[in-house]
Amino acid sequence: MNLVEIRRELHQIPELGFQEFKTQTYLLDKINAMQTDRVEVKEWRTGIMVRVSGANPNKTIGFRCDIDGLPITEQTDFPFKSTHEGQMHACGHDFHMTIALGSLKLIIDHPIDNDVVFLFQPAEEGPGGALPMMESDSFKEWKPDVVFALHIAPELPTGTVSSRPGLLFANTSELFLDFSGKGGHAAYPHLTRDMTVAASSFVVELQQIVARNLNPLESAVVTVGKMESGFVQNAIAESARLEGTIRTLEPATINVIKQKLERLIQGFEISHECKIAIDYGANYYQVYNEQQYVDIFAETMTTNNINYQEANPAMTGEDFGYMLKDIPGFMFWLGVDSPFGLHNAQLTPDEDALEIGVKAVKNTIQALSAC
Ligand SMILES: CC(=O)N[C@@H](CCC[C@H](N)C(=O)O)C(=O)O
Repeated sequence: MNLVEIRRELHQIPELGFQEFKTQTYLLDKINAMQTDRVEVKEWRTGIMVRVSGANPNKTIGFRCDIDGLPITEQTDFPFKSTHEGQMHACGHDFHMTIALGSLKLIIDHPIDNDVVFLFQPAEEGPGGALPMMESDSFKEWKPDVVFALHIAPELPTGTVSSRPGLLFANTSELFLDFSGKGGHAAYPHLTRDMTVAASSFVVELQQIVARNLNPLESAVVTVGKMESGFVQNAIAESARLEGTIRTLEPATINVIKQKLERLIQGFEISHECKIAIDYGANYYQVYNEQQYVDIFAETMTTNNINYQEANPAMTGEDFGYMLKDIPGFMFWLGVDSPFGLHNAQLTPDEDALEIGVKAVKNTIQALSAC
C-alpha cells in the first residue's frame, strides 16, 4: 500500500464535518479493495465502521480516526495542495485516515485472535461526530472493549510518540456571539450604537475572565478565532459576530466561565445598548487515558524501537474524549516534525511518520489483543 500517495490524495479533498462525501467514497474504495470474508463494512452518515473478525475472539479492539478538514485556506505550494477552496486538512486528519487504512490492511493480511473495529469518524472539528456515532445501533453492535486513537504532533520529531496516563486533552466548548444594535452613517456615531466597537471591547474584556476570575491553579483558555462586523467603510456596523472556544482542564470550570461570560453579556447589553445572542455550539469532554493501556502502549513502542516520551496535558480538544468516557483506552501523539503547527495554513507534516504511525497502531492492536 502506497501510504504517501493515499495521504496526498486525501489531502486534496478536505471536507467539513458531516460533508465528507468524497472522502467517504475514497475510503470505501480502498476498504472494499481489501475485502475478505472476515471483513464487514457499515456506513454511518459520512463515516465508516469496519470490523475484522479475529481467529478466536473474546474481545473487540477499536481504533478510531477522524476524517474531516477545517475551513482554512491552504498556503503551501505543494502539487497536492487542497483542491477545495477555503478548506484544508490542517489538523492532520489526512494522516490519521492513511494510518488507519495502512493498519487495517496489515490486520486483514495478518489475522489476530480478537476482533478489531476501525472507526472512520466524521466531524471531529465540529459539530462533533463521536457522540452521535456512539449512539448508533451499528456502533452499539460492534462496541469495542478497549479503544485508542492518535493525533499528529507537529512539535515532536518524526519517530517519537507520546502520551500520558490521565488527562491528555482539555474540556472544550465552542462560543458564538451575535451582537445587534442600531447602525447608521459613519459621521453620526451619537445616533447609532456601534457593534464593531462593542464586539472589540468584548474581546478584550473576555480575557479578564480567565485572568481575573478564575483560580490561577485552574487552567483555562478563551480564544476568539474569528470576528466579523459591518458592510462598508463609511457606515457604523449594526451587527457583529465573534466565534471562539473555551478550554479548561477541569470539566466544572467550563460552567464557571460560562456564568461569568453571561454576566459580562448582561453588562454589555446595558452599556452598549445592544442585544447579544449566545450559542455554545459543540462541547467536548476531556480525553482521559487509562493508565493500564498507556503502560502497554509505552512498552510496545519501546519494544518496536519507536521512541516513547511522556506527554504534558494540552488545551486541544477532541470528541474522542466521549469514547474514552464510556470505553477504557487512550490517545497518543505521533511526531511529524512540522515547522508550522496544527490549524496553521502551512502545516507540513513529515510523510516519513506515516510508516511509523502504521507500525505503532498495528503493534498496539496486537499488544491489546494479547493482554
Ligand atoms: C486536536 C484539535 O485541534 N481539535 C480541535 C477540536 C475542536 C473542538 C471545537 N470545534 C472547539 O473549537 O471547541 C481543537 O480545536 O482543539
